[in-house]
Amino acid sequence: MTTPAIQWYPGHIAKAEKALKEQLKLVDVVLEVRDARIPLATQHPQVSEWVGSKAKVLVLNRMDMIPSQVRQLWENWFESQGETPYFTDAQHGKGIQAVTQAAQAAGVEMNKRRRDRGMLPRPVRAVVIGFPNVGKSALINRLLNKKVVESARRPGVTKQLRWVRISKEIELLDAPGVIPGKLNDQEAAIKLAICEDIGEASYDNQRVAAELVELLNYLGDVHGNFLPNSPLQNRYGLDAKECTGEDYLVNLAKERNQGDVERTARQLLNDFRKGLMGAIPLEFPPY
Ligand SMILES: Nc1nc2c(ncn2[C@@H]2O[C@H](COP(=O)(O)OP(=O)(O)OP(=O)(O)O)[C@@H](O)[C@H]2O)c(=O)[nH]1
Repeated sequence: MTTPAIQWYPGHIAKAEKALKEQLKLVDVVLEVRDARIPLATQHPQVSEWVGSKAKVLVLNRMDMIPSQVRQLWENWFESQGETPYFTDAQHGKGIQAVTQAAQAAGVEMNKRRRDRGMLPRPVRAVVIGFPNVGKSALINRLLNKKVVESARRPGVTKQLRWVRISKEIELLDAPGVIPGKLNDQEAAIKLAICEDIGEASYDNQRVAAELVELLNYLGDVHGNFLPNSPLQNRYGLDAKECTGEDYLVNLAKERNQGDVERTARQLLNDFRKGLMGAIPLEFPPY
């Protein structure tokens, strides 16, 4: 049997899950952040169970990294599933106000229920949750309109707990809840690794980069009208068509890095993650 491309550390998963559940106990509304390039792979199957009957605001961040037509496809699809996605670019502060308003609306509902039970109104308490590195801290900073929460390219940088006021109506836990990785879905795990939304897991750059090449070929064939034309050819001057991901890496390594495939794999992944190949969604709504 071949080893899976992504391996998670079970200890870290148990710890992250426990911390997340503790945070969820404290709040009325959950802002669930996903990566707009992979809205399905950044959905954890147990989150709806953990969130329970609390209000949820679904945020698809990194909207700048997908074309606007694809955003529209997702909007339609989520609406058809009875959910409203809020698209944000937390790096540049786009789409933030709509998220605040949605959280505020959840607070209105909560206070109505409190009044019905003879209780005084209070600010709605919220937490931002999501997979590592999807942009939770960047979103919190934008919601607060200042830079107090550390935001970094490295996954797993956010630690302790504090409440902060976003407005008269909303209090936010300033430490985002990190959703632990999934154990059993390698296809989703590879997309998480490609987008670096993965945290405490180990993976092999060469395998992940090879998968990215094959995924780009596949997406070009099936959804070519939504993607930049031949992104690999454009970036590296080397065509990836008719070639396995591994062969492509080997050929590219020969041309650019004296045959160093590992270095080439890392460069390719970094270029994709920085958006240097263009706005490329890795998932499309299921039909
Ligand atoms: N292009 C783009 N980059 C973003 C966006 N939001 C966040 N980033 C970048 O993504 C990286 C990760 O963002 P963070 O806010 O640290 O992510 P996080 O989810 O808090 O990460 P952890 O603390 O590791 O769980 C940073 O380099 C951000 O600048 C966005 O909307 N668009």
